[in-house]
Amino acid sequence: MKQRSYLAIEDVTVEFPTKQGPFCALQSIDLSVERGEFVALIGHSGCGKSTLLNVVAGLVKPSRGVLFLDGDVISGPGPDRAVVFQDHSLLPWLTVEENVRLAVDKTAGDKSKAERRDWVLHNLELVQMAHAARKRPGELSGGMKQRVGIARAIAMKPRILLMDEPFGALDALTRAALQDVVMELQATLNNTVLMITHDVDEAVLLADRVVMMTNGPAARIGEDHAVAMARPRDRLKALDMAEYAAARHAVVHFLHERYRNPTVGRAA
Ligand SMILES: Nc1ncnc2c1ncn2[C@@H]1O[C@H](COP(=O)(O)OP(=O)(O)OP(=O)(O)O)[C@@H](O)[C@H]1O
Repeated sequence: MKQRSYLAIEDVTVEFPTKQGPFCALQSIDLSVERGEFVALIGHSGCGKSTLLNVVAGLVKPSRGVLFLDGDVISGPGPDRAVVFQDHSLLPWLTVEENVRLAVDKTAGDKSKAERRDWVLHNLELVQMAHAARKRPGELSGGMKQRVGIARAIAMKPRILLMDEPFGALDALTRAALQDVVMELQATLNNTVLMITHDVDEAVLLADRVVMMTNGPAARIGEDHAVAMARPRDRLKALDMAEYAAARHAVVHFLHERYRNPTVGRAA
């Protein structure tokens, strides 16, 4: 019998009820992610990336199909699937430390108060934010808030880390710094990650595989490209690597030739 993958998305279809009748967002999606694999999901706006991520998060129920995580059926949200959103969603009245602590309290089991505090600070150190533990979100830059959002997610020791355009609102340089943080975390923790991005370079630099979605409605997985670049990766060295160019070419070709942006050329 075939061994099921760590994350197995099997024949998932999502239809949303609308006034005009059911709207099919995703059609028969099959996707497997192995433990420790980093998968980037890319596709034009509105194709269904967030819907797919939300199905894995348990926030959207599939109309058809089933999902397994480490052998367990996904039937609703749970702390084993931490989500990092584009909007950091930190509670503004709590300090950085308290924000992360809130997530740790949900998952820490029988850890003592001191152990929880150490764990929170350890995770803030991993994203280089321990120095700001006492600050409130209002005192932080956008990039710093996203770092805290990532610390909060990994502090839960999720079975899978789900990231929905985590750096979409950041300027290019901050974004690059955050990508480096994610690569460092991956080298240490080897998380299983499913990340949505619109950025081809980000997808290729960070991911083991870039999964490309067709335009909706009834979006499907169009192509699945393995990025054959060794780790650790360096953004400057990557630019000269044939594997980087090949992966980039495959994704750009898919997005701009095979599945052009459906909104381009449409009357306003
Ligand atoms: N609750 C809902 N009810 C009806 N339609 C929905 C609902 N949620 C999403 N959709 C539709 O499903 C399609 C996919 O939406 P989704 O947000 O998953 O796309 P996306 O690829 O993440 O877009 P973007 O890149 O712009 O964030 C869109 O056409 C959207 O309008």
